[in-house]
Amino acid sequence: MSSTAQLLDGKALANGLQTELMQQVQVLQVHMGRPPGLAVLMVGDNPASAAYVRNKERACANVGIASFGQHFPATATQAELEQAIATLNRDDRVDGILVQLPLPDHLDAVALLNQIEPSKDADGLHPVNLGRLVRGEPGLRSCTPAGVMRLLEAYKVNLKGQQAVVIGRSILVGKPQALMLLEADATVTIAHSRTPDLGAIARTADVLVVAVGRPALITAEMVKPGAIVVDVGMNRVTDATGKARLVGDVDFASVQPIAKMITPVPGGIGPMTVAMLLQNTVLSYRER
Ligand SMILES: Nc1nc2c(c(=O)[nH]1)N[C@@H](CN(C=O)c1ccc(C(=O)N[C@@H](CCC(=O)O)C(=O)O)cc1)CN2
Repeated sequence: MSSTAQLLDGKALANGLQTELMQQVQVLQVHMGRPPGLAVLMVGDNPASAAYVRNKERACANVGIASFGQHFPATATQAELEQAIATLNRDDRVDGILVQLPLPDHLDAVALLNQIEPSKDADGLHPVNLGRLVRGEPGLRSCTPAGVMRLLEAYKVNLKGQQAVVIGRSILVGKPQALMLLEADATVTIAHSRTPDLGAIARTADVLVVAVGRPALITAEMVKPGAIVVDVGMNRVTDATGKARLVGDVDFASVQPIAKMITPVPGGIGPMTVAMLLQNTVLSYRER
């Protein structure tokens, strides 16, 4: 008998979360006298980043969050961006600030992230918020890994005692993801591009989270039958017919028949990232 994995529908869940946030914002702003505010700083004209920023601004508008976006030319200096962040840190209309990544090479992204006031750190990437995650304390959580956790929770995936493997070690996803899975009582292994025999490690996973940025990195023989597979990758490829399309890091066609659950790309973790960003902004707004 052949079976196929259940799809973890991030798009549907994210839409529902946006509706809930919109209702909360409608009530809260009566008391607060202003809507929540989010400032997205974008540098340069990377088309994918520009699309993600537009997507975030559209989502803010849907929920009733005011956008204070700023778009800088690719030649912007570190000092100009530091000045913009300092101004936003002081602006009482702004509850969340984020710097869209990646930045042009001449800019020091870490220094900019460090400068964001931790209570306005909508991306959860400031050392104070990452430190709170390490210590298991409440704080603003990084959006993509928080989105993964929220999606698994919605599908009632019990992580307690499960073997989780995270492939990828970025500050944006891999490292906070591993900590969040640990917080949920999973036994966590982190692997990455330099890990010998990635397949052998991936095959130990009951829950496999892949965040590397390489199309079809994970194929069926690297996945334990019955595993839950979360694909965080987002790669634009051109198919045999010359058409551009978005794919993850998992070879969906070969893995779906053997997994228990799997996220699609698009429609999986991407929309959850945006939903968590909105949630963080509303959380900062409540707390400020
Ligand atoms: N400061 C940040 N920079 C970046 C982050 C981040 O969380 N913070 N993550 C990514 C990009 N990103 C958000 O910024 C992001 C990427 C993709 C999606 C999304 O919804 N994708 C859709 C498909 C969209 C399409 O067709 O192109 C999907 O997966 O269904 C949301 C957010 C890097 N930079």
